[in-house]
Amino acid sequence: MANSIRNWEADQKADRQTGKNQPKPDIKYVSAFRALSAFAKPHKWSFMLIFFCTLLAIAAELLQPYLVKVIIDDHLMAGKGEYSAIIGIGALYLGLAAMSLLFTYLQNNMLQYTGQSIVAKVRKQLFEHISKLSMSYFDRTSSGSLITHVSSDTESLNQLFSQVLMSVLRDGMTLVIIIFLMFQLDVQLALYCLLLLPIIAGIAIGFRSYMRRTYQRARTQLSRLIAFTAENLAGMNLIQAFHQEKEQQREFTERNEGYFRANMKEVKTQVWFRCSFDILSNLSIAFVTWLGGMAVLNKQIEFGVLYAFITYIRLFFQPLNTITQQWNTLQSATVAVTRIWGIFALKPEVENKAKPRALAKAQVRGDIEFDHVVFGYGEHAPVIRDLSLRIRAGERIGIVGTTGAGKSSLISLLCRFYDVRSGGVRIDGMDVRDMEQSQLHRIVGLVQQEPYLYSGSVLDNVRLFDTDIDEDTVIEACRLVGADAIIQRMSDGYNTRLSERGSGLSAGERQLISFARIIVFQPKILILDEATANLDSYSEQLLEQALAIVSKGRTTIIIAHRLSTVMKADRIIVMRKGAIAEQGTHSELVRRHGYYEELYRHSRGKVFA
Ligand SMILES: Nc1ncnc2c1ncn2[C@@H]1O[C@H](COP(=O)(O)OP(=O)(O)OP(=O)(O)O)[C@@H](O)[C@H]1O
Repeated sequence: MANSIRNWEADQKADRQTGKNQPKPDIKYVSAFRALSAFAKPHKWSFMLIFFCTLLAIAAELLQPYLVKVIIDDHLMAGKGEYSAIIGIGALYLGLAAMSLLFTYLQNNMLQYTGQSIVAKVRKQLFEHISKLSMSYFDRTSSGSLITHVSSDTESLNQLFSQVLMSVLRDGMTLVIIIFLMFQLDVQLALYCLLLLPIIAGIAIGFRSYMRRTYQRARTQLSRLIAFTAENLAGMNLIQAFHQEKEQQREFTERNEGYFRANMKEVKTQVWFRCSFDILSNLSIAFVTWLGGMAVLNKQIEFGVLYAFITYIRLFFQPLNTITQQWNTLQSATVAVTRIWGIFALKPEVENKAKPRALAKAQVRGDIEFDHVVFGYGEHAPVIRDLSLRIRAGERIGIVGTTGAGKSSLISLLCRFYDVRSGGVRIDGMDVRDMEQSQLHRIVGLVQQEPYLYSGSVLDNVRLFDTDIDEDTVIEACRLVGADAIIQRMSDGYNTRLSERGSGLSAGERQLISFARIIVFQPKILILDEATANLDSYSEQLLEQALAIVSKGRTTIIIAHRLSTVMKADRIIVMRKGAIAEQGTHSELVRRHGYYEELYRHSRGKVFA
């Protein structure tokens, strides 16, 4: 054993040096955006259409001041009294306004639809990917941060389409067309106006890094707040039981205020940025009015040209302001895209082989073998130390041992939630690493101490939303475990909707439902990990009877602290510090006067006294 552990430690050191097997949550922005573009590719025709709609909407909008210029210079100032021409141009103006409205509406709708479709697909695939990641990932990642990735990070992605892309398209094109029209009107005045661009760029760059910092600070504070809230809501019963509400409220207030302060700083920076833009915009209008006014007086340009220029310079600042404000959204979208693709880039540490071996459930006998197994969590010291154990098909095994002896860890290896560091776990002689995981999980059924119930009907909770399993099968299973009478008493029977995690039921009732679930799915190997710990002696008796029926012809492993639960097992495995200390039937072990007998004496003192 010492050798296997030493080898593993050497492998870990080598991996750390080469970077192999180390999680890499961050991938480069470029590859993240490239990955995102793969999601956008199927929508390329929609994007083309959006582009043309935007172009038409802007062109229609920007031609309006030009029409006014034509009326002023060619008709009013020229002293022509052609009412029909003026009415014609007025009608054209209205037509352009309607056209701009229509194409803006189409562009907006199409962009929102396309963006939302892409984000919905990303969110779906992200959830699917996360649900395939290994247990080791969930050990080191808080559920709060995963909720943030699936909800707010994908929302930031949505803003990338609905705000950033929309602004780049619309405002970018507006700026280009305005500059073009300005040069058409008067080259000299247009060149003077362009002098403003370096000043605008200077302000934008100056504010940019500060805005990015305030923005990121606010996002970090928000993530802290969300993670704290999610974790506390999940453990609210514990908080109340230990009267920790005040402590939690204090911590929440601290995080809440942190977010408030960071948010205010961000808002203030934005207000300053907007103010400096407004000042610059007004100064520019004054500058154009002064320069243009002189030119009109000197008869260098016509009055209509000045009017159009002033309108365009006013319009010029609007998109410029919007575009620069997108910087924050782009920043958060970039962080979100990188985080999302960081998760997509994570490979499950426990993976199916390229060509997993097929093992039909019907042919499985249920022989289990742990062969010199060494296992530990992450880089921690091993918790299973060179353990070997053979369980014959159909055998009923009890596993006992003190807290932390490694009982649940051993079971996690059989379910392949984790991979062994060395040695092997085999079912009917086939290594679990060679099997397809979904097939393995159909063969091995696990009932844990805290069964998980979903918000949904009792019926769906028993059959796990698999509508191929009919209601009669579910009712029969519930009858077998004694849950039927309880369910019948509920307001809607089998259609009663359970609240989140089955909080309307007692721990024992939840466990009975999870037992029925296991009967419905008929696994070849049945594992009960402290499954009866929460049940009263009557319910435990009911389950004992059910188990006697269910476990017939099945390999059954029962982990229990209460030795009375495993006393009737064919064989009892006594675990101590990750290894098997003793094994045998209850009477054999008691006669041996060893570790089991010591545990038994303790348990009699505690349980039966
Ligand atoms: N996800 C995990 N990450 C890191 N260490 C873990 C993890 N799960 C268990 N351990 C550690 O592994 C050791 C064995 O734990 P395990 O849950 O297998 O013991 P157990 O015998 O089932 O205990 P109990 O009877 O209390 O359920 C313990 O020291 C525990 O702290």
